Amino acid sequence: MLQVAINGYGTIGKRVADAVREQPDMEVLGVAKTRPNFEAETAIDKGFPLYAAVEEREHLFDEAGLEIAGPVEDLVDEADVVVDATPSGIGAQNKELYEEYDTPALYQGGEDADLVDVSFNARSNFADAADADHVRVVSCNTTGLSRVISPLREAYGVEKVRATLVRRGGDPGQTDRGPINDILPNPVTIPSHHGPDVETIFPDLDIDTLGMKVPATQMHMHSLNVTLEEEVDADDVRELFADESRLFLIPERMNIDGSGKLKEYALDAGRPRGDLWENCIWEESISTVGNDLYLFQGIHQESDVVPENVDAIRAVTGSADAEESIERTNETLGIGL
Ligand SMILES: NC(=O)C1=CN([C@@H]2O[C@H](COP(=O)(O)OP(=O)(O)OC[C@H]3O[C@@H](n4cnc5c(N)ncnc54)[C@H](OP(=O)(O)O)[C@@H]3O)[C@@H](O)[C@H]2O)C=CC1
Ligand SMILES: O=C(OP(=O)(O)O)[C@H](O)COP(=O)(O)O
Repeated sequence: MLQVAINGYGTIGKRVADAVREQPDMEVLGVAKTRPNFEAETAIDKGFPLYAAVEEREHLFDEAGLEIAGPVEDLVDEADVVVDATPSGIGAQNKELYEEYDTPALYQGGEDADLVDVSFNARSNFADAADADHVRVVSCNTTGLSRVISPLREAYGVEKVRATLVRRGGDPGQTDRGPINDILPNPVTIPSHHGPDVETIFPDLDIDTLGMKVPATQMHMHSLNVTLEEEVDADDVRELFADESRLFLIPERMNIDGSGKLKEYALDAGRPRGDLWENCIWEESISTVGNDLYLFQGIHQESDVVPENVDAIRAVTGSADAEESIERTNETLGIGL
């Protein structure tokens, strides 16, 4: 049974903890936080041992009546793998800790690619993470782009990718985020970080990305144009994508016209927290003109990297190959709408 530590129990960390708990070959050894709040209380209610991420603040937990299992160092020492889900930049500061205890570590997309040995997407380069000590599960948007690019490259070859990313301003709980009433080119310079980030998965890919931020919290939206190496019928692309477990083709009959209804559908379907682990591609948007493929996809920023973290745990520990791991993760979480 793989003992998994989760350092950083926020939007991503708490979802990864729940997903790890569902796995037959993994156990949540504990989760670490810097301060008591509703998430700390929920962690304890769920039975996750809670560790203090910052020694000087341990007394805050005592004062709030929350039992602490020990310092984060103990957690890291005892774990087979640590999933670092702290805010961008903190993962880099924590690297030394993981090296000190010789515990393999997974980082999230907010960290720089050069922090790690391998940037990871389960569908694209699972095997590259075998035995790596430091692996980065790429960001939600990069995950979403990689999942689409992989099958297209294998089936037809890809000459060029152009993607425009309309990004949610903040997550639902991020009351300090904006914009409130605006549309921002973000970054205003081109490319956005997503293109170079996708190239950490596919080093030889030609890709340009443009980013914007809008006053929404539910999901990101990608407008994608892929120039393929051959002329392809849109129906063939639909069939290709239908075989991909982490691509959900939204059928026209469902009358889902945007991310609001998508989230509503996920809640109706009984998904935990209304999470959408799959890329949500509007089936009708899949169109081809000559060698050019076009589509729209919704990416649920809070959850699409969660199954990728679970797979990355198996990849670094060598406990399953890509196919086995993806299948087990999908089955235990209920992926495949
Ligand atoms: N949210 C998203 O849409 C996505 C985020 N990511 C990436 O995932 C990573 C985490 O992001 P996200 O979950 O959104 O961030 P959150 O801010 O929601 O969660 C991070 C948590 O880490 C805790 N924390 C802060 N400092 C430390 C520390 N030194 N040690 C341990 N815990 C600490 C904070 O809680 P507290 O201080 O209360 O302990 C905070 O709740 C980032 O790299 C981000 O870029 C990737 C894909 C999507
Ligand atoms: O990794 C994400 O987006 P990104 O791929 O646009 O950086 C997450 O949605 C986090 O974005 P944030 O940096 O706006 O919190």
